[in-house]
Order: sequence, then C-alpha cells, then structure tokens
Amino acid sequence: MPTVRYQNGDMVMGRWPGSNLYYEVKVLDFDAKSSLYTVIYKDGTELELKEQDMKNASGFQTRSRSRSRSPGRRRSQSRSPARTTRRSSSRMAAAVTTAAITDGVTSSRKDTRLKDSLEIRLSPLVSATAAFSSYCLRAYFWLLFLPAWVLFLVLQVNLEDPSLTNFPPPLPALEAFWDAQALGFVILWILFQALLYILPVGKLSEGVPLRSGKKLKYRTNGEAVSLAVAAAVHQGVDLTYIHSHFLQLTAASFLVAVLLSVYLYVRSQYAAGEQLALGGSSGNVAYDFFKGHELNPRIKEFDLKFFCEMRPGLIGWCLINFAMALAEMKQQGLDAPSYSMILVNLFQLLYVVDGLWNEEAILTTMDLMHDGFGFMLAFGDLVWVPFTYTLQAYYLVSHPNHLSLPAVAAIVTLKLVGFYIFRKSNSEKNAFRRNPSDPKLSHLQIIPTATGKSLLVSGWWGVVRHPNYLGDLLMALAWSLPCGFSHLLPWYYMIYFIILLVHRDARDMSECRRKYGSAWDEYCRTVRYRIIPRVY
Ligand SMILES: NC(=O)C1=CN([C@@H]2O[C@H](COP(=O)(O)OP(=O)(O)OC[C@H]3O[C@@H](n4cnc5c(N)ncnc54)[C@H](OP(=O)(O)O)[C@@H]3O)[C@@H](O)[C@H]2O)C=CC1
Ligand SMILES: CC(C)CCC[C@@H](C)[C@H]1CC=C2C3=C(CC[C@@]21C)[C@@]1(C)CC[C@H](O)C(C)(C)[C@@H]1CC3
Repeated sequence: MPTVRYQNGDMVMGRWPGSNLYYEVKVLDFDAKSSLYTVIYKDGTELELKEQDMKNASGFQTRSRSRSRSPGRRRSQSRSPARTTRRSSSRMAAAVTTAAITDGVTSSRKDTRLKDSLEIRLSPLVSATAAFSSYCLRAYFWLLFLPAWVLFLVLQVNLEDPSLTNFPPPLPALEAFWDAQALGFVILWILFQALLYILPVGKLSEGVPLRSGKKLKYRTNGEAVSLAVAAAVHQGVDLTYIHSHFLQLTAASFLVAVLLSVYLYVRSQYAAGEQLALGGSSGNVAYDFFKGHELNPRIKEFDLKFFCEMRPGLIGWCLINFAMALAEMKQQGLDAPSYSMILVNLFQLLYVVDGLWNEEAILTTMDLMHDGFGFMLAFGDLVWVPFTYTLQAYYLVSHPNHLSLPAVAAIVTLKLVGFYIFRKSNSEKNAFRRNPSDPKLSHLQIIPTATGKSLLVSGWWGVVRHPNYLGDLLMALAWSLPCGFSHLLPWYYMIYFIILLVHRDARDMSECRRKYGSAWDEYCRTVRYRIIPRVY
C-alpha cells in the first residue's frame, strides 16, 4: 500500500510537465493503483502528477516584485542549471536537472535556482487570465472566418478573372452546396482510408513519451496505403467528377469535420490526466471546441488525430490534383497535361509521399506532441488541406500557363533544393529526438537543458532555428511559379504559408522558452536567425 504524502485539498507546488517550473496546485485526489495525484492548477488545468513532481509550498521562496519584473536583471542573475555547462550527453543534463530540483530547497545557492524557476512561472498565469477574453473572441472569429474563406476561394477559382476585389462573390443557391452522392463519396473515402489504416501491415512506431513517460503506439503504414490508392486509381475510376463537384465535396467534408469536432469536444469532457493537452480547457465552449483539449483521442488503438492528419486529407490532396490534370486535358482538349500541371502534380505528390514515407517523423511535430484535437485541426486536415492546397492545380484547369524548358529546369531545381533542406533537417531532429546518443549524430553540438532533453546547436538546426520551415517555403514557391503571375489566387498558398509558419515559429519560440528557460536563450543567442539566414 503506497504512503499518501499529500491529502485532498492540500496546496502544494506541482511541476509543470516537461519543464522545471513549479506552479501552485491543489490536490484533488490520489489514485493508489497508479500512485498518481490528480491536481488542479490555478488556470483550471487538471493533471495527474507523480509524488516526485510535487513539493511542499513552504520550501519555495518568491522574489520581491520589483526584482522579478526586471528582465535585464533576471538575465544577468540567472543561475539555471541549463546555462552552466555545455555537455555532450543528455544523461548529464538529466542528472543536472534532477540535482537542481530535488536538492534545491536546502542550500542557498540552489534556492536561487528554484527562485528563478518560480520567477518565470508567475508571469504566464497572470497573462493567461488577462488574455482569456481576447482568446475567446478570436475563437469565434476563426470559427466563422475559416469556412467562409474556403468558400470564397472555391468560388473564385472557377471565375475567369479571380480576384480579391470580387467580394462578395456571386453566391450559388443554397441547394447547390448539398449533394448526397458527394457526401457518400467523402464518407466512403474516409472509411476506405480507415480500413487501410487498421490493416495489420507496416510498422508500429512509438510516439514521444507522454507526461507519465508512457509511449503510445502508432501504425505507420502510409507507404503501403499510398500504393493501394495508386492501384485503385489505376483501375480507371472517373475522377473528373471531383472537378465538377468540387463545391459539393467541400461542403460535405466540412459537415464531416464539424460532426467530428462535436464528437471530439464531447469526449474531451470525459478525458483526464495525460490524455489532455495543456490548452483547450478554458471553460469557454467556443474556444475549447476550436482548440481541442484531448491530446491523442483514440477509439481502442485507432488514433483519430494521427489518422486525420496523415490520411484522408493528405492523400485526398493528391487524388484531387490528379483529377484536375484529367479535367485540364478534357477541358482544353489536350493529349497530356501541360508542363505546369505536371510540375504542380509531381511536386505536391513528392511532398505527400515523402510525408507518408517518413510518417514516423510526424510524431515529433508540434501538432502531434502538444496540440489538442479540435475543430482547428479536424477542419485543417479534412477541409483546408484537400480543398485549398489543391487550388493551384484547380486554377490551371481553366487558366493555362505556358512554361519554357529553362523555366521548368529552374523551378525543378528550386523544388529539389527546398526538398533537400526540408527532409534533411526534419530527419535530423527526428533522429535526435528518438535517440540522442545515435552514433550518426555524435558530431553535432548540443546544449543540455534542465528538462533532460538537449537542443541541437550545429548541423541544420545551427543554421537557423527552423531550417525545416525554410525548405518548406522554398518548395511552396516552386509550387506557385508554374501558375505564372496573372492572378494572385495560385499564390495564395505561398502567402498563407508564410503567415502560418511565422506564427508557428513564434508560438514554438515561446513554448520552448517556457520549457527550456535560459538554455533556450542560449540557443537563440548562438543561432540568431529564425527561418532565413541573415534575413529573418
Ligand atoms: N504544409 C503544411 O501545411 C505544413 C507543414 N509543416 C511542416 O511540418 C514540419 C513540422 O513542423 P512543426 O511541427 O511546426 O515544427 P518542428 O518540427 O520544427 O518542431 C518544433 C519542435 O522541435 C523541437 N526543437 C526545436 N528546436 C530544436 C533544436 N535546436 N534541437 C532539437 N529539437 C528542437 C522542439 O520540440 P521538443 O524540444 O519538445 O522536442 C520544438 O517544439 C515542418 O517541416 C513544417 O514545415 C507544418 C505546418 C503546416
Ligand atoms: C485551418 C488552420 C488555419 C490551419 C490548419 C493547419 C493544418 C492544415 C496544418 C498543421 C500542420 C500540418 C502538417 C501537415 C499538413 C497540414 C497541417 C495539418 C503535414 C502533414 C503535411 C505533409 C508534411 O510532410 C508533414 C511534415 C508531415 C506535415 C506536418 C504538419
């Protein structure tokens, strides 16, 4: 029978998962079977913590307000363990962390370390409360804006002269959106993908450790699935239906995404502990619905987030592109698709097949590791990706753009350079996160952090802080160039992607700053640029 050190109702300090920061928490429950305490943080987040991640509040001292408010001073006085040395072994870093946390309350020098942790922890709670209402407003805005924007784009692409100034676009009658057959096809497509996903072929990969240290298993059989889809398409299904029913297929997918999000929201109300993401628990229905609260919603072994992100939308994207190539030949009376259409198809196919081939790498991306699964991702995966990432191919069906051979060669070179940077940098980080002592990575310099994880500071991740985004942006440029410069619409992906990646980078920077504290500052001082060397 385990001893129960803290009682229900006790106010103690609880470690924020994945960091060395302690927050004030109230003990709600103790589960003798798992030896885990259920605690609630001041912002309402409920989590399960091990006893070793909890301390008596009396052992902590806080700095005076004036001192903690001075960022300059804070920087100069920081004694965080992560700053002290640069070591080559992540195990050393883990040892430093453990020492700092477990002994911190007794010696005065170590007290300073804990005070530094507390100092960082106080600000996010205060600002979280202040920013709450603005977050809720933003959620309402995005819930309305995202579907309206997709509709706007889909209605523009068929126009002879698509333009932002065509606003509001001529709206079709309401019944034009609804087509039971289109809904049937969307459902069949998702079920077909689900069937391929559960087939016992391909690898079973482990995700990154959850807060409890447990690792979930994922079936990563994307390569087999892409071959199965290619074979099915080869059997001669008439895909031009997709071009002629694009609006109805978009509306049907939107309906599925909304139903899925409602289901995800409802089930997240019953999830607890490590099943939950750290966001999406504000209590505001719109915000939580949009953001999603459950981290890895699963029906038995079927992982809904992983499946939606990697299968129906992503493979659907290639299928739609291919359908557009057939529609172009039909509409323009061609024997073969145009060079522009071939380039757009091949480039994006390479992107998707690469994603499926390296499916395991997605397990270390932000969406899979940290974000809850709610409307944003469900809509993103099932509507946004297949129906807006295909706009370049759709545009070319009725807006031909002739490319000379030198132009083709230049665009292909750009795509390959982008792809090389994207793949190499993603694989490097993924390999390092999976096995930091991989001998193939032993030449890379690292910065140990107080969490036990280290940061790569040479190799691709020493060039800029997001080399993978740089490669991705170069590829995006290569996808738009074949469409020419007559309209802004085929450049939409490039513009959206710059905004998305700059925003993601900022979000990731503050998340990493929270997680790694001064080790992250040191990384940022060493690697000065975010995405483009010497520019940004
Ligand atoms: N086509 C599309 O629509 C989109 C494509 N993408 C692509 O998906 C890929 C994944 O992107 P995303 O998930 O945003 O971000 P990343 O794959 O860049 O993941 C960021 C995480 O990597 C870890 N990390 C950061 N710096 C270092 C370092 N120096 N050493 C070791 N680990 C580090 C941190 O996590 P931790 O320390 O916790 O491991 C950080 O939170 C990218 O290639 C991106 O371009 C992304 C969004 C949309
Ligand atoms: C609706 C919102 C405005 C934005 C939603 C964003 C999502 C569409 C993207 C978030 C991260 C994504 C990734 C890919 C597709 C787009 C989304 C879901 C990705 C699967 C594409 C293929 C790549 O190879 C990848 C690296 C596996 C990508 C991972 C991130």
